Amino acid sequence: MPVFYGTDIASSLMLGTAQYPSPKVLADAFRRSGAGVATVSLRRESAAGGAGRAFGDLIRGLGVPVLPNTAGCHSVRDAVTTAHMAREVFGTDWIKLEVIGHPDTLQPDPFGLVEAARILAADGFKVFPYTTEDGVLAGRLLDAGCRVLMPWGAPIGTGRGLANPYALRTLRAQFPDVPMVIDAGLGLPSHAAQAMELGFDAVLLNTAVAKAGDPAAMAEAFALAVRAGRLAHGADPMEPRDMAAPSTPVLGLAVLE
Ligand SMILES: CC(=O)[C@@H](O)[C@H](O)COP(=O)(O)O
Repeated sequence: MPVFYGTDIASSLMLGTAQYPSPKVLADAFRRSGAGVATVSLRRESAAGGAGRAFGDLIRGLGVPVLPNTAGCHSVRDAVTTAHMAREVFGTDWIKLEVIGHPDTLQPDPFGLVEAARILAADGFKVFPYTTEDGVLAGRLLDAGCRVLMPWGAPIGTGRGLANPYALRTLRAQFPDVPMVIDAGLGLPSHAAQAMELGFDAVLLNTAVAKAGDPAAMAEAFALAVRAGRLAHGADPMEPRDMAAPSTPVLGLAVLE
């Protein structure tokens, strides 16, 4: 199971907490899937009035580590301020760092991300950066003090699965000892299984579960897929090949006359 900043995590499935039809459905999805981490947007938690407080209580009551995030932040300053507020509200120095670079693609801003990561790591935060599959950027984030990386599968909310498996495989091979979570863009359990088969440590998703017709059933389906992918990776899968190869032995065949 994954270990993030020295903390053992019970499951490789990490779930977001936004967009569910009701708080009960959210709690059911977590219970049924056994998800190991809950990520929560500080902006939602700090919503005015009792609703924000009740939501915070619900999240803390899930019984899993909380990973506050800076979703919706488009600048270094915004992300750093939000991280500081999250540390106070949730009493954790974990922060999923999002610095969004484009309003349509929700692509991470690589320059702002490294700058914010450096500031936050120097200030004692344990930073989980939402990044692309770029290996040079990954190196810069590690230099900045990140000890976990969260490369995207595809843009947030698209449900497209792994858009660039080749680059993700390369990134995994480049930093074999760094815990890595595929974050965002997963739409189906098979996408999560593929990520785990590639050797990633965990997946983080929100929309695919929250927007499913039956979120709790979909969360369980993702949990099963994550387990299958992890098992398959550990079982040393065969290499694909171009030429056909008979799977039935040709020696010792019975001769029928
Ligand atoms: C909840 C959260 O942190 C999102 O920003 C995350 O990246 C999930 O993305 P999907 O909704 O595409 O699963």
